Amino acid sequence: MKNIDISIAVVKNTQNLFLICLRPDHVHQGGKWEFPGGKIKKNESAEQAMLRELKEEVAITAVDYRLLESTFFDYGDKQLNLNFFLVSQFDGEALAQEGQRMEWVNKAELLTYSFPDANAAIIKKL
Ligand SMILES: Nc1nc2c([nH]c(=O)n2[C@@H]2O[C@H](COP(=O)(O)OP(=O)(O)OP(=O)(O)O)[C@@H](O)[C@H]2O)c(=O)[nH]1
Ligand SMILES: [Mg+2]
Repeated sequence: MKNIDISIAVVKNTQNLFLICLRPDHVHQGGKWEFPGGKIKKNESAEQAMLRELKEEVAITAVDYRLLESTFFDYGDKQLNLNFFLVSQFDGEALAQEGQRMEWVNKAELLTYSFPDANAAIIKKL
């Protein structure tokens, strides 16, 4: 099976809070918390996908950001290439666009939420 390319935005606001959303039950890794993101489309760069997904899912525009890590993860049912970006400045107010639960949490709180296994390494480094 071909690996799926993913871009993910770890958004941190000026109060050092991170933006997380709850994945619906019926999707891959459903019921877990996530950073906004999704699949990279054909003819799109990892950066372009991150910018698009942020707008689509939480209605913000990343202004200042950098690639934190690109990593491979095998879930057994899916093999992913994940590109994690840290967004340190953005325009707009975050609003859940897909009816998903959304929260701003600090680093200590972040560690108490359940995330997909592919996120463990990156969360430790934040
Ligand atoms: N968005 C997001 N996806 C993650 C994270 N960690 C992680 O393993 N994933 C996995 O990466 C993939 C991202 O897919 P997604 O479901 O967000 O994709 P998408 O927004 O394009 O959704 P769609 O397929 O409904 O259009 C899923 O397989 C998901 O389980 C994360 O922190 N955020
Ligand atoms: Mg998504």
